[in-house]
Amino acid sequence: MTEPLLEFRDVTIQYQTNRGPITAVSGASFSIEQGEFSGLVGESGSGKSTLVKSVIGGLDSNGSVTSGKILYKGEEIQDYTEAELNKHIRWKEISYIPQSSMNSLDPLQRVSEQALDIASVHSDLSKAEALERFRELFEIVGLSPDRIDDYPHQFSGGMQQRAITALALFLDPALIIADEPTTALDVIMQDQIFKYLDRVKASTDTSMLLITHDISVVFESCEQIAVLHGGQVCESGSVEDVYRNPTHPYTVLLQRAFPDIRYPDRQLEIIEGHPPEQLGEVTECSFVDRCPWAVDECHEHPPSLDGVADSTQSHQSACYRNDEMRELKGELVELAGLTDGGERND
Ligand SMILES: Nc1ncnc2c1ncn2[C@@H]1O[C@H](COP(=O)(O)OP(=O)(O)OP(=O)(O)O)[C@@H](O)[C@H]1O
Repeated sequence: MTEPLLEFRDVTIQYQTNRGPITAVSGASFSIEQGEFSGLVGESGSGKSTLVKSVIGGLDSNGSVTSGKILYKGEEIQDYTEAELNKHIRWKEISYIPQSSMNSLDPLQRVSEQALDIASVHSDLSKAEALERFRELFEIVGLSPDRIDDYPHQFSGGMQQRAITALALFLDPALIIADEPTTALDVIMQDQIFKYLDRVKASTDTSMLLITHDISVVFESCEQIAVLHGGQVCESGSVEDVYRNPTHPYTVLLQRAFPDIRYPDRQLEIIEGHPPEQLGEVTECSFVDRCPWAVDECHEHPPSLDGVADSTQSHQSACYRNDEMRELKGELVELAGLTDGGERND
């Protein structure tokens, strides 16, 4: 087996505050393979941004990786300095599209000038080569190559998002991390983004890590998924496995909180409560207070990620009741009038 492109191995990240340390990510493990699109899903406050910022050195100054390893192409990078990240990782290897990416273009510069700035600092491309490449990338993200000399304000929100993606692809990075790329956009624009992401996938061998609170976005556009709750990875695996057989209680409920093309009439579930803010060391399952199936054991120690029975090897879930989940889910399935396989009973 080839080594993963990016791997989080038992990573814990804390923020120091005057109330004590907040554990934003706790013992998180998952990996991203070369050429794959992966999705990291979780509600607000679950630690998604913290986890991805730890890769590119963007953590707030009171935050740090307190244990575990982050491996990029097999190399430990969790302790890289700013200078090392700039030299070895940013733009060339990993580019990051932040949550408020619409504001990340310089309003006073033509987008082509912004591309040339990146090229002059991080590559050996001549001006003509850089502009040619930028035109090609505009084409890939579905913008007219004639528009590379426009100013950001001449683009709509969705077009700016595409221009930023073209910049992120510019130096041919191995991985793009896109933080909530569709959140601020209407459904038509979201649909266009999925279409151009498909085109990026078909035209490049770049891997993508998509951060989102919307599990259906990941089911639609990724191959792998990791679900985060209260800083813990609850479930991970191929999208196919997790879509067909969600096994952690949070994933089961999260999937039912979003529309699903298979069950157009299904009533959407509401998951009561919020992910907890974890002050100090994490001593229990982060989902225990919201889980309909919690038992005493869930309070005693956070469960580890284990393989899901009758699934492929990569499918893992962190729940003490993994083995009973089929029967437990049956209660919900019956209520929704579905068979266990997901087809309708009637
Ligand atoms: N600088 C900070 N100092 C203290 N706590 C922080 C800091 N930044 C984030 N946190 C806390 O860490 C936890 C995880 O936050 P994070 O922003 O990573 O979650 P998220 O899933 O990305 O949420 P969102 O989708 O709202 O961005 C939360 O409890 C948050 O309050």
